[in-house]
Amino acid sequence: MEEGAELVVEARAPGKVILSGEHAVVHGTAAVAAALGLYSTARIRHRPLSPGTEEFLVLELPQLNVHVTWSLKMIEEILDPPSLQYPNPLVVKECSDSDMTRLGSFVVKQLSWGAPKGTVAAVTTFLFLYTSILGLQPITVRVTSDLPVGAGLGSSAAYCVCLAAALLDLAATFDSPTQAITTPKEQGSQKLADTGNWHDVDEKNLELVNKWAFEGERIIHGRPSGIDNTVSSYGYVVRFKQGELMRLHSPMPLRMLLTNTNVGRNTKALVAGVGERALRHPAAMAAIFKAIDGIAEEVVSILLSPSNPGLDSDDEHEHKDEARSWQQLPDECLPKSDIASVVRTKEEAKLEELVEMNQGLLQCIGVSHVSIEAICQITAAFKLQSKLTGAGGGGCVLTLLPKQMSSTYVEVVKVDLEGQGFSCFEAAIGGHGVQVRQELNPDGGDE
Ligand SMILES: Nc1ncnc2c1ncn2[C@@H]1O[C@H](COP(=O)(O)OP(=O)(O)OP(=O)(O)O)[C@@H](O)[C@H]1O
Ligand SMILES: C[C@@](O)(CCO)CC(=O)[O-]
Ligand SMILES: [Mg+2]
Repeated sequence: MEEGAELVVEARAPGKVILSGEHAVVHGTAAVAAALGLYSTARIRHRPLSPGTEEFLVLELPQLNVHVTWSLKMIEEILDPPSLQYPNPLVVKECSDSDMTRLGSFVVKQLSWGAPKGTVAAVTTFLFLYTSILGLQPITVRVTSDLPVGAGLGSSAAYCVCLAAALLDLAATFDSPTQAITTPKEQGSQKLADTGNWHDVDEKNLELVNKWAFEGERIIHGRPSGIDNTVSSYGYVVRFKQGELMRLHSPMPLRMLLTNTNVGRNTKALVAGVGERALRHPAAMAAIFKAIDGIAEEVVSILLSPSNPGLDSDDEHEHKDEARSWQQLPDECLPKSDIASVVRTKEEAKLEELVEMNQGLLQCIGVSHVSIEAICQITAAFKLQSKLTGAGGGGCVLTLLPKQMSSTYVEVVKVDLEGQGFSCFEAAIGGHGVQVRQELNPDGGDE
């Protein structure tokens, strides 16, 4: 690397929706999840300083209001773990209980008094990944996200995946400038200001990113199944069971509306609560987990079913005309029953029924919430099925939308939901996983 030049590495990782199987998956059953077209991005700037100059680590997490600067000397003195001298990005290690306590108490002292637990966990996770993968290097790290934090869309996994990928990419570049974790021929000094230039991470390194991210998730979550970091790393639609990933190349396009209850919750507490209920009622809870497993496996077979018909072009035409004629009518003339009678394919109807059953079982295990139930009721009036997605307890709810349903109809449903104070959005489902890009600023890249 040229002297004085600044290297900028960025990695972005998607959030996710769980179609079926959350919570039960922690207890070993199957679940189905898809990547969401909303990303968390870690941006790392590294500029080697001249010898004798004091070096710093800067961490910026604007969504949590974290802006901290540490001198590397201070980190070395206070933390003093051997891994600081010998970081090994290729050997994934757990954050031991003693490391967790040591890092956690350092972080609590560094943050302003009374910082929320989520902030302590995010900074602790960062320090663990940074010291283990990179060791003491003077860098400035900033993580931003399109995802709502703590709302069931996998923000914690996307945070861990983008950090792990960016740190690994930088570590590989230090090791050998042509060995970054994307394919070497794709590397170059592209300008990050462009909207593009993102490169997929190659298969071998995806596994490494995913494993480090899982260790990060363990700090934030306590007992993650690994589904969230896996779908954020690999992207697309996946079936996940007991740590095993199966990529689903489904011919069935998934369409859904996401609604944020705007009720805050935390995955760690919800997962722990389900674990405690399972200890109190082992037989009943095992039966519920088994039922959820059956639902998830049926979702998989529907998604993979070759009989999944696409919309044929005549149907689409008819449907657009219908939508246009509705657009000319005032809202109060749109009877719910007309929206309810939108045609479903056989597969869509089955999926809807499974969503309804899954939500009922999630309520049984204690992770629903009045706000979630309210959304389910509002959408049921349009004969649309909804379920919580992610850890529940608040957060986001997904509503399946039949392919034949016009956007005008979707707007009508949104009006009812938003009228009750919820926030709705549609996002691309089943897109790519983690991606990386680099830029070298020869002039030092002052920002
Ligand atoms: N952009 C971010 N910046 C800093 N920390 C983040 C960011 N996104 C997530 N986190 C960390 O993840 C925590 C939220 O994780 P949590 O697992 O509770 O919710 P989630 O991942 O959004 O939902 P789910 O696990 O149900 O999909 C935050 O409190 C914080 O510690
Ligand atoms: C609730 C949970 O099943 C999904 C959270 O998105 C937890 C996990 O699988 O790690
Ligand atoms: Mg999470």
